[in-house]
Amino acid sequence: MSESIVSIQNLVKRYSAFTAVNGADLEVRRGEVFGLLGPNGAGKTTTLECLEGMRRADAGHIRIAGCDPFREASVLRKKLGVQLQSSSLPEYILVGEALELTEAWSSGSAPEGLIEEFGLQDLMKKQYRQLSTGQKRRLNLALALVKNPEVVVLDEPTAGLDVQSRALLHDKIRKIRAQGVTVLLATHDMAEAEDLCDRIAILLNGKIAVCGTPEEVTAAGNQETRIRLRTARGSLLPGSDLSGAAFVREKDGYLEWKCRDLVLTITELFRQISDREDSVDDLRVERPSLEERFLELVKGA
Ligand SMILES: Nc1ncnc2c1ncn2[C@@H]1O[C@H](COP(=O)(O)OP(=O)(O)OP(=O)(O)O)[C@@H](O)[C@H]1O
Repeated sequence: MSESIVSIQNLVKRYSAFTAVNGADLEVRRGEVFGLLGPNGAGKTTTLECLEGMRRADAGHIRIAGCDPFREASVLRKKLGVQLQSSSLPEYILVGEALELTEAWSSGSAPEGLIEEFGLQDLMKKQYRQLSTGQKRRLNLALALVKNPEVVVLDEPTAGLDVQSRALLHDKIRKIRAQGVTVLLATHDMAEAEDLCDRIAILLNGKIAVCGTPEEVTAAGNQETRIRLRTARGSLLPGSDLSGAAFVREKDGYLEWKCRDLVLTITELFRQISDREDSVDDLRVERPSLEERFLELVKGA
């Protein structure tokens, strides 16, 4: 198992009398894409802002890339790339100027090919306000990478993007990971978390409710796998009992069951079909989704 590059222990952050983060614990491993999920107001942005050194925690212990984000802010600045939820770039700044300014702040020059990689070469003379949402996101991600960071923190990097721009940004994030950079992102997009993230954590009411790979988090829920099956001769009857599976319905020529042990149920189904000298015409299996698990957790919180 690789070492932790981000470690949060018992983080507490209050806004006056309101406790936004209430004892969160989190470990992010070097080189992974880690997703922080949670309903609106769960405390994701606050947690990321404490990590970035933008807010001072009221209690708890944070280490990121070997630094205390508040006490060693200047050291951390060289190791951390940040894309905020709402970009704070001035409306009239040119793309080229934004890159130059970021280079100056980071006392270095952008990695070779960064501008081309993010398709910014034709936008250099455009004002920030003239960019589309997708172009703004690409620029902001590129700016976060100017200083060759060890860790990149992205707050909802693909919110509001169309499918193509989202896929493009996912591709960029995968490339960042392939270069050994750790990516920590907050997202509301369950498909993004499933496709892109090596591990995820779900934050509920200021605490981490679950953490693991998307598969582990999903599998730990109470949701069942759905099986839909059509046979050539229709020899199975609606309502047919199967060990460990509950019959759900008949629809469009398919019989549907819910089960927990997929292998057991499929084996039993195939045995019954073979006994009836019938054959499988079509079989569809729907595993529980992360979204279902998320909703289950939010409901129970
Ligand atoms: N500057 C602030 N002053 C007072 N309360 C705040 C401040 N920032 C956030 N909060 C409150 O803290 C809680 C957590 O907010 P935060 O933005 O961290 O949640 P989030 O999980 O990122 O939400 P979202 O998904 O909507 O972006 C919310 O109830 C919010 O209203």
